[in-house]
Amino acid sequence: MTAPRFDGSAVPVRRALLSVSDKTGLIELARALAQRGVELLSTGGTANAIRDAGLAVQDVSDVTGFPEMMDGRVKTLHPLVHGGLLGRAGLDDAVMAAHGIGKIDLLVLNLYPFEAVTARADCTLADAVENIDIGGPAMLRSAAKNFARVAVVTDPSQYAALLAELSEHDGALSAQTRFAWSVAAFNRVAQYDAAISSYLSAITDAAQAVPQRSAFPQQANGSFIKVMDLRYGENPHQQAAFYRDLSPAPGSLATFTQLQGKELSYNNIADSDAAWECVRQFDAPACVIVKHANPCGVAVGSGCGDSYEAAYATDPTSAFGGILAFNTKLDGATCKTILDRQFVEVLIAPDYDDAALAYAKKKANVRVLRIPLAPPSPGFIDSKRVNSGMLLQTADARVVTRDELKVVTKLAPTDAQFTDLLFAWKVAKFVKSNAIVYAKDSRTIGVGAGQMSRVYSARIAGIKAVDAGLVVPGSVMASDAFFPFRDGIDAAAEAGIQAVIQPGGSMRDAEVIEAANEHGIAMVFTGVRHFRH
Ligand SMILES: NC(=O)c1ncn([C@@H]2O[C@H](COP(=O)(O)O)[C@@H](O)[C@H]2O)c1NC=O
Repeated sequence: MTAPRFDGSAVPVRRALLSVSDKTGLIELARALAQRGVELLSTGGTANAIRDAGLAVQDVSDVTGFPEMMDGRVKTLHPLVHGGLLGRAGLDDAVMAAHGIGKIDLLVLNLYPFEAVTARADCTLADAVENIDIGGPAMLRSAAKNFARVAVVTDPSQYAALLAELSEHDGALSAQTRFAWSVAAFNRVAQYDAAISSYLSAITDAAQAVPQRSAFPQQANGSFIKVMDLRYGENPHQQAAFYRDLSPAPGSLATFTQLQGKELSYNNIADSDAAWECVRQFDAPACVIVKHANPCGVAVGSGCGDSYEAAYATDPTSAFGGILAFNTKLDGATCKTILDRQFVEVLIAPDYDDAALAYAKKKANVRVLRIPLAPPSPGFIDSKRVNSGMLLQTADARVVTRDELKVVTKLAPTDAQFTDLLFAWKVAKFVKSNAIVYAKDSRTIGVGAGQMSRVYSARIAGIKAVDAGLVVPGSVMASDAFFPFRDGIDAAAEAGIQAVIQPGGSMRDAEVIEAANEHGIAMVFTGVRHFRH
């Protein structure tokens, strides 16, 4: 970042106001400032902590002549504080002198922990309200507005940089740093206000001590942090950037570390998310290969090597240039097999052994991401933009268990078929609708994705399996939604499918069940649909 176009010179720090809820690193900072000869000014609890450490500090209440009152609701809301932060160098010197306002050059402040307090399940409305910081944001705004003279830090993670910069500039802070921290302070205030607005506007019953809240507040506020600019969007004529949530969920794609490779593209990130979310739903070692947001091969095995082989064999043509995701550490032998065999856009795994990383270096362009595994977080809200609008929904976290399956045909699936049906069902959830998945021995045999008619998806799954040289007879089939007609079952029977899993619920279920019985196919209903658009 280049320096802003004002005077642009470094400003010496002679007087600092410290007012922090999170007292991490406070004493070390206060001591270092004091050693530089900076005069310290502070609010109640912060001043006590500094004084207890044997350092000299002046209370804000001594400066303002007002005690802190109303349980801290009013501490710093005073012209002698805000004037000290807002007064402009040169322009306001006379008025400051006339009113006895001393300049404050540095504000160190972090806010009442509203977000942490309201994240607790037992947080009462009263607790939430008392944790709405008023004086803190006001001071942050005053200091941040006056970045031409004043510096502001909002988080203990900035203290090291603050002290380093003071050392570097002989006790002063550069214009560039003051501007960057001013932006950070306004961003923090925006995040904080968004959190308050979202919390309060989600309340559906404020009469209860712990208020009832909807997942969908009257106003949806979100703060997203830019991770990177992208070379382009879905197509080269579109501009794009990738943002992450303020606090990304553990185990989510947004927590990735890129270990090597070319810059990630827009499509890489979208496809990586699909591959990673699909693979991390399996407990056993699994591999998912994604192309254009759809899995083109998925398998569960005894390790990453055999799961990759089986996933790849589903559709080697589509696997070319795919995104490969594993839910186990990737070993050197598997990494070598993959990279010697096929062009890969992105490799994703929770970890890599040294041999895998060493081998990947030979293909320097391949993007290698590490994402620490964590169980999917409950309550995740999925969003999708439409022109000038946004759709929100709770994430499709539904997992169907064997006990829930209802056998609707004369023939019941065998144990092995049940295992394959549940595997295919898990995969179908990540295939764009209309989704048809053929599977056998915990690996996909054919995937039909994104067709406007279900029977065509079924046909495509069969065609692909045959093209890949796989044997469909004896496989099972998953359909993400019910069959509106018997033709989907007829197509499956023609391909040799022996068991089917689908939600059920069609007007013509009886006709569809009759078709399965005619063909000697076992069929189970989940009662759950997994559309993915
Ligand atoms: N009301 C005020 O005038 C006021 N001024 C500063 N605060 C906050 O008080 C906290 C520090 O309090 P203490 O130093 O007493 O631990 C900081 O988080 C700061 O943002 C205030 N508290 C709440 O609004």
